[in-house]
Amino acid sequence: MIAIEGGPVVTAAAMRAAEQAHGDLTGLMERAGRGVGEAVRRLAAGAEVLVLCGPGNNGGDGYVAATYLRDMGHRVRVACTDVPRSDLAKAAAARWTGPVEPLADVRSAAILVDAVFGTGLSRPLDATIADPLRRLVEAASLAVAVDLPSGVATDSGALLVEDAPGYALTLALGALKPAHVLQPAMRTMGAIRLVPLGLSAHDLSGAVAMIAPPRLAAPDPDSHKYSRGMVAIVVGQMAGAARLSAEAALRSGAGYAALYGDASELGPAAIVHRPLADMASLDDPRIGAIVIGPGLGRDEAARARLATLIAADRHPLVVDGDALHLLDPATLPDRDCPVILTPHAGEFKAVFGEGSGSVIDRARDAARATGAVVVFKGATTVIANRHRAIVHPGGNSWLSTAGTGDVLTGAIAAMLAGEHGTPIEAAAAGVWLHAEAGRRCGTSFIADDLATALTLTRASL
Ligand SMILES: NC(=O)C1=CN([C@@H]2O[C@H](COP(=O)(O)OP(=O)(O)OC[C@H]3O[C@@H](n4cnc5c(N)ncnc54)[C@H](O)[C@@H]3O)[C@@H](O)[C@H]2O)[C@@H](O)CC1
Ligand SMILES: [K+]
Repeated sequence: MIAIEGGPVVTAAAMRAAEQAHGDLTGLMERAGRGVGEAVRRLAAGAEVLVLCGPGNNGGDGYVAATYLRDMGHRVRVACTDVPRSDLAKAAAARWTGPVEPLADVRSAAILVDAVFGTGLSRPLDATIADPLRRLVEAASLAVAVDLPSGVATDSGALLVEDAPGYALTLALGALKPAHVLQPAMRTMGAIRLVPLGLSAHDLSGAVAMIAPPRLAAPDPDSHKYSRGMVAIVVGQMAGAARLSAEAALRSGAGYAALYGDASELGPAAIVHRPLADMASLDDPRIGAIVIGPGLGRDEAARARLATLIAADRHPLVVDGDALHLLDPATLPDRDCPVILTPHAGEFKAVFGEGSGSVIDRARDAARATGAVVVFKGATTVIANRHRAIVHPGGNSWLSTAGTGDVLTGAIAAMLAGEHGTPIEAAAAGVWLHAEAGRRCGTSFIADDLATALTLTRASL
């Protein structure tokens, strides 16, 4: 059984390879179609089902599901966009002995099952398919997509159809694909459930996985403030941003957070204020992670500070915000101490250019080029190192408010300084804490609330 949390996210090609390694393709289609049939039967509660079948194996799954529903005594009709073209689909269609209606003028049904295209969709949908499909999905009271809504690109999550209709449920077959975790595809899918196919975890274990809640140990009985992790934050032009990072670090579990530079004494008294005469002030071996970027500014002094920290290579670094605009990525690959970069889309572009592929591909390319852990923030956040990536889809959209990125930086720095796993695990733990705090805050909260919520979020683990 493959769990969604922590489970693999598998490209179309890797999925095909796993299916080939399994060997029994007919058995896989049987399981897929039956799994869809069982789920639909439970939800349909006796209402009529219309299954739309395409020419490939996604359509094959549809014929198997329709046959199962009919055998269970359910009212079910089948329509097709094309004749079955793959051998598996032909065999599955041959077992469906009822009529097959042409798509163009088929009557809608309360329950619509879309088995037109899955991972084999290779080009934008023609209007002769897209228009009736949209009409039938919108007319249904419950629309279920088999593997993927027909019209989403499996590996990029792009939409290959205009005005893509919304489904209530998407049944991912065997494993999640990138489109299940990427926008804009994800917003058309409704709830996403996994239908296990019995593919081996080994064959599916690719390099990309869904995020899972971190396992964070409580402090040892003999721990002290430095052993829990000391986070140092370089203060620049906007001290409020640095203060948010410091508070978030403490509330995520760091034992000590110090602001280095000219910050007003406002904010929690637990935050320590230190002068930053020169960068030698940061030569403290007790520091577990240094944050540079939130509110830093982009002047030459800021640029010099960043360059000095990178060249010194004495502490793990979290580089965010303005510092990303000042960063020369060519200075990163030879460092010994870990570096975590936390760009949003604009900052990512400033450091790495446009890149190509999905946000997963772009984050992984950036991590490979720099050796850093790259936390590419967005509707889906991707955390990547040279070898693998972890995705966090669907954070609370109310997180789109000023200062929440500074909070994330602090949470990640706390995990890094507290040595909660490898750097990519620490970064993922920070992303998870931040998103969960956002979920708990509900609506129209401010970044200060988010930082505060980290205490109870950490307590929930
Ligand atoms: N291969 C296997 O062993 C299994 C595959 N499974 C199913 O198979 C699906 C993948 O099957 P396929 O690789 O056959 O791919 P699809 O069934 O997704 O589609 C491929 C077919 O659609 C055509 N096509 C692609 N884009 C089109 C467009 N825009 N307009 C018109 N025609 C278009 C192709 O020429 C091909 O005939 C998965 O999503 C899943 O549903 C499951 O049955 C599990 C087992
Ligand atoms: K489909």
